[in-house]
Amino acid sequence: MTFLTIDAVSKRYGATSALDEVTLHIQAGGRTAVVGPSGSGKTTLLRLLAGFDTPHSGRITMDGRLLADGASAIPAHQRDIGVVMQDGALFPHLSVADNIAFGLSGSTRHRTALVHELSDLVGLERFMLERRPDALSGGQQQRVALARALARRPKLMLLDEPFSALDTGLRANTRKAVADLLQAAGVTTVLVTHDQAEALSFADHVAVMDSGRILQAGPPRELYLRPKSAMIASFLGEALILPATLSDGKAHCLLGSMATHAPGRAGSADIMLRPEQVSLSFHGPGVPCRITEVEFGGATSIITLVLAAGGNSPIILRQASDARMIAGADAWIVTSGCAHVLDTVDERRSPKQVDCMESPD
Ligand SMILES: Nc1ncnc2c1ncn2[C@@H]1O[C@H](COP(=O)(O)OP(=O)(O)OP(=O)(O)O)[C@@H](O)[C@H]1O
Repeated sequence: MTFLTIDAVSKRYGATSALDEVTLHIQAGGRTAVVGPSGSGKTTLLRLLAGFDTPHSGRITMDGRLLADGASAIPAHQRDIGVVMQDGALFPHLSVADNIAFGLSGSTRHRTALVHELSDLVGLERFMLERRPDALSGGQQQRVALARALARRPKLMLLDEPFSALDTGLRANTRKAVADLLQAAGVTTVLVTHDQAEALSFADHVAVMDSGRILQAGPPRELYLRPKSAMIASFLGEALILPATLSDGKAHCLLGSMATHAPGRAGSADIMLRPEQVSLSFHGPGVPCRITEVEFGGATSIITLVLAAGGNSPIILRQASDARMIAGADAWIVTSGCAHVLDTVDERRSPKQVDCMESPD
């Protein structure tokens, strides 16, 4: 069931079109991640949902209630929406307990009981409740911000890069704890993040934005395996993108012929392989090549290869490190699975693709 409908919403700041006819349907109880490069409009979308700003045109409806119809909008405090921003935005002069209970009505006993329930829920130790926010770690502050937002029993939770201040280990733990918590509470959630791995693991629905538009939205696995364009492919992870000729349900490219899921297509197209579909063998069979460069990176290394057949650009792959990976060694490229045929030939190459791509020169 659709809980939140964003319908052709546009927002301009002067000459900048921050959102351009954005349409998105969010399911009740679902977790949606909005990803995209810096300046693509993610925070603007969240701000319009929260009611911190109004659209120039378009409608936002939540649970059958019209929140915004162009510039006519319900104020933020009447929306039943919880917001956790990047920095947590806690009140520095209040204790953790008072931060969580801020603005809540009811008796002191009732408020204390609620603060205890919520601090248990987000994994904050009781002794921390009397501290000021600056005496907590970044991860603990995020948990306070989340408890404060949950205290109002929001129908919708908006998270704007809430884990970005945390280091890698704490980030993964907090993300998992928050995802479990929101699921248990049945709160529909929208997460904005730069981090594609975070989006793919946190959400059950991912929307990729660029230049104020939603380029593609769908379940994480579908977006990862079936991106429409090279930009989306490389934004959601490493990708080997190659030019190919399509015929008879196969893609013919410099790594040989591979089956595709697009049997009806013919002619020239870009195809995409994910790194898990490409491996290096030191004894064949496969496509013969020579290693020209190895950049050791611990568990994985970045390998530059030229095909023995010659005539083609080098290929750069990330592979699990192996002592046999040395410049000058002969190897064979082995591919598996189907090649994914991209809808568009995208000229733009994201820097991310450098990890696993056909070299531009
Ligand atoms: N208050 C504002 N005044 C003028 N321009 C703005 C304002 N807020 C956002 N913009 C512009 O709108 C566009 C979208 O900005 P937004 O903050 O939504 O992007 P974002 O995807 O959240 O970026 P980031 O990932 O860097 O936070 C950008 O070009 C930005 O410069």
